[in-house]
Amino acid sequence: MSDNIKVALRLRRPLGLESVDSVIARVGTEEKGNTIDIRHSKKVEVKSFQFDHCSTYSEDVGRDQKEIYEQLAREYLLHALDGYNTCIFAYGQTGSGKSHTMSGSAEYPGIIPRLCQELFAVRELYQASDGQTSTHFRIRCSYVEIYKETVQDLLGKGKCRVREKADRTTYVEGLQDFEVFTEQELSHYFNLGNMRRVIGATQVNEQSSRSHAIFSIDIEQQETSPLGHTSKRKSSIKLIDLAGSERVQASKTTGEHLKEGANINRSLSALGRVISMLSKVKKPISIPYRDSVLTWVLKESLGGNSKTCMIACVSPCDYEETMSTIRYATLARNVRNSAMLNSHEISNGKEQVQAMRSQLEELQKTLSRVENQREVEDQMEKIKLTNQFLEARIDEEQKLAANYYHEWVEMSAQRDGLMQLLGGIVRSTQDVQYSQLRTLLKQLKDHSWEVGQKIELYHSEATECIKRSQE
Ligand SMILES: Nc1ncnc2c1ncn2[C@@H]1O[C@H](COP(=O)(O)OP(=O)(O)OP(=O)(O)O)[C@@H](O)[C@H]1O
Repeated sequence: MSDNIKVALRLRRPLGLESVDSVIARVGTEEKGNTIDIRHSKKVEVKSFQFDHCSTYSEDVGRDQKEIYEQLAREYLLHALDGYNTCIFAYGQTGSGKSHTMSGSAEYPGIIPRLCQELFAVRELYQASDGQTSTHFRIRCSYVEIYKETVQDLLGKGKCRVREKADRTTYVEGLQDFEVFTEQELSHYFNLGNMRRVIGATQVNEQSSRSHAIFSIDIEQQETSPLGHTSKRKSSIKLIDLAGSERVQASKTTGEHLKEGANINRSLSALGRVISMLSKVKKPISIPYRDSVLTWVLKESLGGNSKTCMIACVSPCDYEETMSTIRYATLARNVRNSAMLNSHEISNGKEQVQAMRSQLEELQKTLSRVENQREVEDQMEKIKLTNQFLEARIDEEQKLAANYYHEWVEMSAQRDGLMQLLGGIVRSTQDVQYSQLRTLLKQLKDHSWEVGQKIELYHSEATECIKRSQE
């Protein structure tokens, strides 16, 4: 898909010594669309410029930061999730608000931390929203700075070189990238790189970035449908905070700082030339990407396979610098890119369908085998039942025979019992008579004993009487 680089303009609020009276720029009202009006302090004339998006400042810094992400940057995260390479770069003079726009602060986070946060929020959403299709994400990040025409790996080991692939795209050789699984991990690498960036003080910015910083997030999404169809999307998001241009005369710099500034300006001029050539209706055959490391690294983002957005940051009180940035930004609006959907690894599902078909055939064969086996099993079941029936019959016969035997044993026992009873009856009759006799005998015996006693008593009384009579 061929479309132009989107150019947005962001007007910074007046800071420090900048007074409201010296403000030369004003972003147009909503009715006037996305325009910025520039007025020279010594001239009455007002120049008006239009961009794809213009944003100004309000009293609420937090809301301004949120709006620039939502109205401008979010779109590039969504394009990346669709499978397009995207790039957002902040351009402008030193102190114009590039780092504020891209990184921001802990209190007022900029585009990069917001994008990192939303990337993981969207990942959660993609993974949870659809029970049918599963999406597996692989997210990697890397961070480089270009300082004095040298690429430094901010997360790895020092200097790297830029190389060209066979397909004429460029890459940073030996660059270390890291897989991240959470927003915190991604933020950690971003913050780590920021701490290692070259920072210095300029006339207008105490915390000036003295290098161009490129934070890259590579996203790989693998979707699997319920039928096993898989598709892959790859994309890369480049988030760039360029070093600020500086007018040597105005900044009154010397020594190392002067060299730094000269390098920054040289690479920004090379960027300007590339943008200028790409913006021509009849593009020259050769674009001077190799003129600086910055343009060489950004080859794909400028006029190549990427959806790119340039945020031109302008200071509200510096006419010359603001006009220079606006000229740059106006040219960039004409640069056409040809972003392509990076889904070349999408498989059309043919292999899966073939595999499923042969799986189905296998299953059908197994099923018919099982059915044959089931017939045999049915027969076996019947035989088993007959066997069980016969076994039950044998059991019954055996129990019957055993019952007859018990009955016979019982009857025999009854017969013996009767015989004994008969014998017993005879014996018991005898016993009764015997005991009666014994009772009679005992009575007789007792009686005779009483009689004997009485006789003895009579005898002793008689003896006593005789004795007494004799005395
Ligand atoms: N829109 C804004 N609202 C409030 N403060 C801002 C805004 N833009 C920039 N600032 C403040 O202005 C100062 C300079 O901004 P910043 O560091 O972002 O500039 P820069 O363009 O990155 O500069 P350099 O190129 O020198 O690194 C910072 O203190 C920043 O917080």
